[in-house]
Amino acid sequence: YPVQPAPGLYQAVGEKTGIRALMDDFVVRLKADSRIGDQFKDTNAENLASQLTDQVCQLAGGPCVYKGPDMKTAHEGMEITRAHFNALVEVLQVSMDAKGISFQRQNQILALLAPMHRDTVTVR
Ligand code: HEM
Repeated sequence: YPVQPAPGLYQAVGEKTGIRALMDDFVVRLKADSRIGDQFKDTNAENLASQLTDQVCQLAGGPCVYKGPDMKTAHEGMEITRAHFNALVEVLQVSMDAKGISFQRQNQILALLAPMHRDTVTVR
């Protein structure tokens, strides 16, 4: 990924422990979301939270290594639209608010994830 993390981002989001707490909250909210919850109904919450934690920890400049499939492979055949992607981002913002992450740091996290729309949005 070409995007460099903002200085201090990994520490500001509470390092791996804080990111894991964020992702546990996020996966619960994803499953409950009226727009995209169905797509996560059979998803193992522990596994998804763990994979997202490693991914965001790594992108944010932390000492983690994401070992899962690349984003294109992971979302192949899922019929994900831009609206689905936007809904997921909104759910993540709600989780980041709930965890007290500042607006500036939220935007820095989102900047790392935004380029993934290319590989996760499969319906255009
Ligand atoms: C920034 C955007 C996104 C990121 C960073 C992301 C990241 C991930 C990661 C890391 C996995 C786990 C891959 C694995 O271990 O096999 C995953 C799986 C998945 N993602 Fe995404 N994703 C994004 C967008 C979306 C969107 C927009 C949807 C649909 C609304 C979606 C639906 C799913 C589903 C259904 C799975 C499979 C979960 C399972 O194992 O059942 N993703 N995603």
